Amino acid sequence: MQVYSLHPSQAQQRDVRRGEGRELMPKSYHDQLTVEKTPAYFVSSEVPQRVFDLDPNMKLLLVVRDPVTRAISDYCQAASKHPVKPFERMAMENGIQGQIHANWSAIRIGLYAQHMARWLNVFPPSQFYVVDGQRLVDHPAAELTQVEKFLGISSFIRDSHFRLRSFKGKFPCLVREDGSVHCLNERSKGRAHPVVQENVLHRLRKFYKPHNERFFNMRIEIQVSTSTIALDDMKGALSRHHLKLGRPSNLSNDIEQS
Ligand SMILES: Nc1ncnc2c1ncn2[C@@H]1O[C@H](COP(=O)(O)OS(=O)(=O)O)[C@@H](OP(=O)(O)O)[C@H]1O
Repeated sequence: MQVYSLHPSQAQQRDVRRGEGRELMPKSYHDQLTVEKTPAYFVSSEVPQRVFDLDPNMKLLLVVRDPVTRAISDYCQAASKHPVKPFERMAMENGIQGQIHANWSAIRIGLYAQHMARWLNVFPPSQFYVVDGQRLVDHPAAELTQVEKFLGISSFIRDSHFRLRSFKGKFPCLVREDGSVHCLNERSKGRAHPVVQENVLHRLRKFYKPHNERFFNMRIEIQVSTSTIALDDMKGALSRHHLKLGRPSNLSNDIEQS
């Protein structure tokens, strides 16, 4: 959102909350795009149909990262607001030997395939673009060039719009037209993650593996349908992927190989 505030094609953006409709969206000219960001929409069962009813031609962007890291990030956000038990105790029912606490929202949200399936029941795959969150951090301009193509807007974002690793030594900051540098919120982004016990990480990776594989296949369908990748290239990437890794093990690897 911050990056696209620079883009000449996009002047209107709004973080619209649940239940609000077209009349509450900001007005835009015919050559502008209106961008709305509500992460919670992805996992809300009634939202895909509601968005479709608002505009069946809506283009939808989804930013994903490794669901294990995502869960830890979510936990850090909760921990910044109120006291919480250690991550390991939240993630596992009845102690570390127990079952994964799949209903804990931090874990449930990372079941991307499950949520995506609901959206694909309503919207065709060609209306989605899945942004690789890690690539967005490592190569923001390259990733956003793909987003520009998907949105059908001019290619504007360049490497020079970013100062890499200048926020907490890990994340890019935005270089505005006047040369000023804008980083995301110091207090709510890039929090230090706790060191999580290796056996719990291992259990979580195993838990997500079939879901990641399912999501990976959905992603192929989406990318082929939006022509962001040719079918032959994707087949090539997949066979290299299987040769190297056996089968996809986690989302980061999946994305890296795709
Ligand atoms: N440029 C830049 N600067 C800072 N942070 C960045 C950036 N790009 C991606 N990230 C990652 O965004 C993660 C936080 O996203 P949120 O879940 O808070 O996003 S949202 O506002 O709720 O949509 C945040 O997760 P944590 O590292 O766990 O804080 C970052 O990994």
